[in-house]
This record gives sequence, C-alpha cells and structure tokens, in this order.
Amino acid sequence: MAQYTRVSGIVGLITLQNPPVNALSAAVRQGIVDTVKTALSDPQVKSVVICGQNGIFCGGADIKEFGEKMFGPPLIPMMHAIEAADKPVVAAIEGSALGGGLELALGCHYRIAHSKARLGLPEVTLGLLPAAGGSQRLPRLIGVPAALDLITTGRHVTAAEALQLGIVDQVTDHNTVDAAVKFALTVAGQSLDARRISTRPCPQPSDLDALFEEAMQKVRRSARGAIAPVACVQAVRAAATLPYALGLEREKELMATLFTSGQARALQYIFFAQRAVGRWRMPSGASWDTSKPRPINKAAVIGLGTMGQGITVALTQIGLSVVAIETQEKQLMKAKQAISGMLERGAKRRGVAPPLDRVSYSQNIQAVADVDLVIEAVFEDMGLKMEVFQQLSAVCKPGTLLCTNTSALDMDQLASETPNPELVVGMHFFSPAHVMKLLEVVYGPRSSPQAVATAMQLGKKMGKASVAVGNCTGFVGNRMLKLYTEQAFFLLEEGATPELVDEALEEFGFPMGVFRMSDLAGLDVGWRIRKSAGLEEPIEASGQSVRIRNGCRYSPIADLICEQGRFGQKTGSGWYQYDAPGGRVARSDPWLHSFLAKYRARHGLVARGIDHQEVLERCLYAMINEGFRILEDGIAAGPEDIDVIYVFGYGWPRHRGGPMFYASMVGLAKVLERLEHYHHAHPDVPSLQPCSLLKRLVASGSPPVHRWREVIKKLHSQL
Ligand SMILES: CCCCCCCCCCCCC/C=C/C(=O)SCCNC(=O)CCNC(=O)[C@H](O)C(C)(C)COP(=O)(O)OP(=O)(O)OC[C@H]1O[C@@H](n2cnc3c(N)ncnc32)[C@H](O)[C@@H]1OP(=O)(O)O
Repeated sequence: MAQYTRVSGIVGLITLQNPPVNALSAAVRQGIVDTVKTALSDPQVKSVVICGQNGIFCGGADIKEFGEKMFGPPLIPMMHAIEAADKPVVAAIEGSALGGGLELALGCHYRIAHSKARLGLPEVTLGLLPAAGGSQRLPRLIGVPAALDLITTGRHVTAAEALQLGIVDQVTDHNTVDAAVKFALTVAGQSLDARRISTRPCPQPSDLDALFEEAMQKVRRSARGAIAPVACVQAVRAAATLPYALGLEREKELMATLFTSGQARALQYIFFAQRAVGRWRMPSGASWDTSKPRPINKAAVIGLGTMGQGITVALTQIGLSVVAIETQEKQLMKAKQAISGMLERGAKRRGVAPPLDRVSYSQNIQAVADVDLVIEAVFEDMGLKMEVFQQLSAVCKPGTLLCTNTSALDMDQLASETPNPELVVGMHFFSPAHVMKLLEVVYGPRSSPQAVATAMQLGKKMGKASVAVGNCTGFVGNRMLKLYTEQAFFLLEEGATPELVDEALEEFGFPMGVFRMSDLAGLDVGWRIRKSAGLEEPIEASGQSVRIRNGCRYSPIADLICEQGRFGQKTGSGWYQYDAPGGRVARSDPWLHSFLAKYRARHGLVARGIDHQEVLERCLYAMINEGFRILEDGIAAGPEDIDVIYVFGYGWPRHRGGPMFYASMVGLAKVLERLEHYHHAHPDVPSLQPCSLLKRLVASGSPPVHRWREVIKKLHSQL
C-alpha cells in the first residue's frame, strides 16, 4: 500500500509501504493510484514527493505476482497519470530503485537520490524487459548507447554514475526525503513541459543500424540462446525509431512473448532459489534461523597454489586479516606477488587503496595460533591433508574453525583427525576463488550448526551463492559432473567426436562444452583423482577388458589421452590442439580423430551416427538422475540447492534454471522414459538406471519443482 501525508504545508508525500523492498504489488499500485489522485486534487498541494519506507525506494514489480493471474491497476497508465500531472512529482530514491521502481521514478518529473542508492533495470535477468515504459523512457533520457548497456545487462549503477548519466537530477548525502521535499518546494509552479520524458525525442546516434547490429551481436554472444536480451535490444530500437506511443506498443508486444516464456520462469525460479538456499537446514533439524555464526576477524589459508591465492584474496577483500602459509619459500614468494597483484587490480577497479597490509605471509604453521578460522587449500591428497589437520589441531587456539577446500575428498575422515570434529566443515571454492560465485559448504555428521552457519555467513560476505550440502564423494557439483563427463566419454567410444559433443552442449547454452572445458581445467586433475580411486589400473593383461571396472562399463579414453602427456591447454593438446602450450584457441585435432578410430577398432566398436539430441539426453539426464539420487540421499535439501550450484559454479545456462528445474520443464515422465530407454540400451551403465525418487515423483503426478520437497520428506520418513 501507499501512505499519504502533507509536509511543509504544500508538499504531498507518498510513501510506498510493502516490506521488505516495497515491491509494486497490486495493493501498492492501487495505493499509488489513489494517493496520487488525492495529492493532485488537493488545492493546498503544489508539488508531490514519492518515497519508499525503511530506506528503500522500490525493488520493482512484485515478482511473486508474475506466476499468477494479475489483478490491480496496471503500471503503464499509473506512470502516465504521474507524468501527466500538472504539479511536479519528485522521486526520493534511497536504497534501491530497480526495475518497475526505476520506471516509476522515470515517470516522475525529477529524481533525487541518496549517494548510497543503486539504480537499474534488471528485468533482463528475470527473462523480461522494462515494460512499464522503461525501455522507451530511458533512451530518451540518457541516449541509446547508455540505455542499451543498462537494459541489456541489467546492471545496477551507483547514484554517482546515475547522476553522470543524467538518470537523476541531484545526489545527497543527507536525508533524501528532506532533500526531495526541499527540492519540490523550489520547483512548485514551474513549467513541466521539458520534464515529461515520454514527450522528448530520442537522441539519434550517428550510425543507428551499426550500433544496433553490434548490440545484437554482443547479446547473442554473451547470453547464448537467451531471448530476453534480444528483445531488450529490439525494444530500445523501437524507442530510437518510433514515436513514443508506437514504441510503447512494441514494448508491450515484446513483453508478451517473454512474460509467459519458459526462460522467464526459469530465471525467476533461480532468483528465488538463490535466496532460498540461504535458509539452509541440516538433517539434524539445525537451521539458519536457529544457528548463530561465530565472529571471524582473523583467518588463515594453508597452501598457496592457485586456489589458496584466490581464497586469500577473497577473504582479504571482505576486510579480514589473513595469515597466508606456504612451506616452500619459492612458492611463497610467487604467491605473495600474485596475491598482491590481484588485490591491487581489485582495489583499482573499486577506486580504493589495496589492502596489502592485511595479509601476512609465513612458512611456519605456528603463525596460525591466534586465528579464528583456517582454510586448508593444500594439494588434493588425503595423506597430506590429514597431516595438516593434525598440525592445526595442535597449533590453533581452542574453538578455531577448521575448513578444508577439498573438491571431493571425505571431509569427515579429515574431521576424525582432530579432537574437535564439530569444528570442521568443507568450504569448496571454485577456481578462480576470488571471482567464482559459488561456495559449497560441506557438513559431516559431526559438524556443528555453528560451524556451518559461520562458513555460510563468510560465503555470503564474500558475495558468493553459498549452499550447504552433506558429505559424499564429489559433494553435489562434482558428483553429478562425473556422470555427465562419463557419458561424454561413452559417446566418443560409440562414434561421436569432441567437437560434436561440445557443439550440442554449447548450443544448449553452456559457455563451453565438456571437452573444451576439460582442456581449460587440465585433464591431469581428473586423471589423478581416478588413479587415487584405483580406477585407472590397466587390467587388460589379466584378460579382463579395460572397458570394465567393478563390473560396470568404464571408458579409459581420458586416461589414455593423459598417458600421451596431453593435459589440455597447458600442454598445447588435449581433446583439441592449441598453437602452443597455454594457447586458448581450440582447433580440431586429426591425431585425436585417428586415435579414436584406432581405439574403436581395437575394442571392436563400430562408430554410429549420434545426433545432438542424444548427446543432450545422455549427458544431461544421467546428471539429472544423479541429482535425484542426491536428493534421495539427503545430501542436498532440495532441488533449488542443486540448481544454484549448477548455475553459479558449473556454467549451466541460467535461462534454463538449473538441471532439476530443467527436468521439470522437460517433463519428469519424459526424463524417466528416456533414461529407461538408454538404460535398456546400456545395461552396464548403472547411472542410466532411473532412481526411485524420479519414479516416485512421476507416480505422484510429476508435481512442480517447488513441491518436490514434500515427496522427498515422505520418502525420508519411510526409510
Ligand atoms: C499474456 C502476456 C501478458 C504480458 C503482459 C504482462 C504485463 C505485466 C507488466 C509488468 C511490467 C513489469 C515491468 C517491471 C518489471 C520488474 O520490475 S521485475 C523486478 C525487477 N526488480 C528486480 O529484479 C529487483 C530484485 N530484487 C533485488 O535485486 C534485491 O532483492 C534488492 C532489492 C536489491 C534487495 O536486496 P537484499 O537487501 O539483499 O534483499 P533480498 O534478500 O534480495 O530480498 C529480500 C526479500 O525480498 C524479496 N524480493 C526482492 N525483490 C522482490 C521483488 N521485486 N518482488 C518480490 N519479492 C522481492 C526477496 O525474494 C526476498 O524475499 P525471500 O525470497 O522471501 O527471502
């Protein structure tokens, strides 16, 4: 709703009231319509100020209403009534003015922002466009290039940038509503002709066609397959080429195609999923709202390889003092240089001084004696990690949280090396750790809720989507990834090429296919893990096929590639060839094709035609099936956890909402049928055998993804 009061005798003050972000729900829209009418019809009132309660102007349209039949006054006539008013209307922007919130402000005649406010049109990130006139007003106000940038990326700008761009008229460090009321008093009675943005002509750039062509190419490159950024470019083009009323019609038409699209549903699902994972719950019942995190002022990072360096930077950037430990002097010096460089570049981007003095370096583990939390990031070797944990237990002050940055090892085994296993959790960062937006917080049966709460809070402070998951091999992300890559290897055996597989996955929306991605990450990493799991032992000599391990189908192709010293980009060849070691441009490799042909001949395999659909079904459904097993095992609490992990850490296309949401969009019955089909064709591949949770969901009528938890709960209560 909206509250109306009169201040300073002649200013009507309208306050939006819809906590927590004053979203434009039906009640708020009705409130605005009513209060604007009251203000305009009050002869005492000479000007009007619109603000939001609790320090936030408005977070935009109410996203929760999008999935339902919409009631209440529509936004566009509401904005027009404000813009057409014969009394000046001033928006007082504190906190955020986003989406419909900024569009409301653009309908006002003046905008005053607090210096800490953020403004933007993030509709594109929800699969939409600014369809309350925003795509038509913003280009008229700030010009086509700047409007294209803001509308197609959805980025938020600071008040200072908004002032520079001409979005706001004034920025204040003081009380924004007071400043807006003062401003409203000064403009009362002045002509508003030049202040109605919709009546202004759109500034015309010199080469309109080239500008829009370039913008279109850019959005198609950066958001492969996403339809909203394309519609945003089209809407801005309408602003630049059509009169306002016709542009508005075009905006409406484009919005109609987006509004009910699967992509909009997926993106809005991810918006809420990202927030839902913060409300974590452990199987013991402990949860985010009952577990208090411990204060962390000083942390340590042990092991300064690439991961340790990134973690040190991420911790330092949130204001912690960090002790960075590396036993090898040469590596310590190298790491110090790299960390300082990253901190300097980060500080330059933010226009602040680099916090170099917050990091201290040491070769001696005793230096961690007074820290509140340690993150171990040594080489992925259980023996070594155990040794480090034993040393930490002896050195650290009582109560220090011990975190391991393992990507797959058993964190509970590590916890058992310490006298206080309740203080141990996994913090699985993704490389580069100061850039990547995902953190898996892994708890074991003995991890305390407080340790989990502390790691989750630290992740949030570092700006990461943090997801609490149970302990198992590979946790959630890598456990599912293993089956995705396994299918890709099987497809090579059956006749596919890395190019074909990658093409199918990239067309689906992944930034890189599985083979291109493996070349980038380094093939030796997985090889080492497979060797330590004993899966790479050549047992052909004993008469058993190298293509069988533990009674199941196994593809040794990746191991054979590694035996050739082909570790990907770093060695100049892997699944593709590169110009030189460290090269980035993947080229098709005749050696690899001939290797595949010889491999198939040696094992009596006949190459068959494989199409993109089979690649997608085999790779994605195998991974999704494992996702259901993870839910069944209680490793992830709900489908949102898995989806957030995949969107934020594994390049799953955001507009497809994550693997579990995707399965619900495809239809669970179809996923089940295709898995049954492929399992029938490949009975020696257990990962293709549909898991019981999937069957149960289908049997209970394939409920929508937000209702899966009920079925999972029932399943767990029956176990
Ligand atoms: C048949 C076809 C017909 C077609 C015609 C269709 C007609 C429809 C026309 C509609 C025209 C619409 C044009 C406008 C569209 C929009 O405005 S879309 C929304 C754009 N806004 C955003 O994307 C902002 C989203 N919010 C945020 O970025 C942040 O929440 C914040 C505002 C910056 C605050 O951040 P923070 O303080 O960190 O809090 P959070 O934890 O993020 O949020 C707190 C809770 O508030 C919920 N929430 C936030 N924003 C919204 C929102 N806009 N609507 C509903 N709910 C919102 C958020 O989910 C949190 O709640 P919980 O999930 O319960 O934790």
